[in-house]
Amino acid sequence: MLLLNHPKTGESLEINEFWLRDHCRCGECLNLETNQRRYDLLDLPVDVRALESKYILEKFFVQWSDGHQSSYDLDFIFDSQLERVIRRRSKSTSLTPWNRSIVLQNERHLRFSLPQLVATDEVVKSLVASLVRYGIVFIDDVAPTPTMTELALRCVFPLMKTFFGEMWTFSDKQDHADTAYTKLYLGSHTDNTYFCDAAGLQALHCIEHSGGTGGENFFVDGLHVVHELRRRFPPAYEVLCRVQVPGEYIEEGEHHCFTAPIIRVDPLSGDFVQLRLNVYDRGVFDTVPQSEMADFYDSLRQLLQIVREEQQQWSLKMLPGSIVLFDNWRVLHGRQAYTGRRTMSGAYVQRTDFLSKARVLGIIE
Ligand SMILES: C[N+](C)(C)CCCC[C@H](N)C(=O)O
Ligand SMILES: O=C(O)CCC(=O)C(=O)O
Repeated sequence: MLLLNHPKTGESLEINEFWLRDHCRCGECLNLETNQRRYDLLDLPVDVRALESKYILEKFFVQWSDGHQSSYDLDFIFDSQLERVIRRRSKSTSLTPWNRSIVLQNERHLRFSLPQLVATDEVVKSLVASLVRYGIVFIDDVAPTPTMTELALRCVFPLMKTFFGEMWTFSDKQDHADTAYTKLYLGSHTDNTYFCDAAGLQALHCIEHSGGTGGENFFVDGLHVVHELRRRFPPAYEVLCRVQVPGEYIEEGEHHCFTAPIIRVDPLSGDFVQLRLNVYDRGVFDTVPQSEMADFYDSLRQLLQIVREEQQQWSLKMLPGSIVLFDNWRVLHGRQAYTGRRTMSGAYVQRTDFLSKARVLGIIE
């Protein structure tokens, strides 16, 4: 281990010498164009040691036992340590958990129009920032067609292709073996619990609803609900962060399964990462012994009861011309049963593409 003392802050740090050698930022070790390391880890001697080291202002210079010379920004070294990473991660993405009254107070921050979106990158950045903070935004003034829906979405994100399609349009026509392709009620849920990687975002645009009633959508902030569960029922929170729940989707030519906890938290910070909640698309629940079933179902019921609380639900009738775009890892969505002819168009966005865009725009780390 190598003891570092930051000349400016006075902070000290014990560093593993192999880690430090492996994080040399020079052009010989790191392809500065691709940000990839140029060497195989096995090329570095396991017993590499710092023979000499010195500070010059904010730089730290090392002469290594394998003959290599490195110079480091001291802030790079200190900022790359676990406790600082955790501290930054908890602070950096300032999220606003919401219930109905909170989201209605902030609705002005959630609405964007397609002409604005097309006109300036600043509006795109604001939309992505609101999507990170609140988990839901609207793009208004979009002609109610799949083509214009796609154009609007592609102004911000690439689309995720699944067996439903890249852009999809659905009604009560049974194009897929799923309740979404009916007129029936759908309780609050997140999509794709049966995919290894659930869509990061989901967009829905009601391009037509005629000759009938119902079909209102409702949205619930899973981040707020999970915080409430942890506050009100800590044992249930622990169970739902631990117990693996199988998701499953079966139709002709498709059979998707994925098993994971309903609540996923960051292993370092414990912060909320994802809510995988879909009581419909569940496979056979076979991941705990029968002796633990009662605890699990009690915990799941406690979560669902909070989800179903009136004050959590933001209910609105999606009208032609307005796209809702929400975080499918956080915000639950549902639909009232309906009559008449109702056609929805929309798309998914991969989680990694959502986060990459937010990172490139400097909204998250
Ligand atoms: C959105 N779209 C209509 C294409 C598909 C709906 C898939 C619904 C599925 N039960 C799930 O929750 O993932
Ligand atoms: O029809 C709707 O408005 C939503 C359908 C739905 O929940 C889904 O496709 O996951």
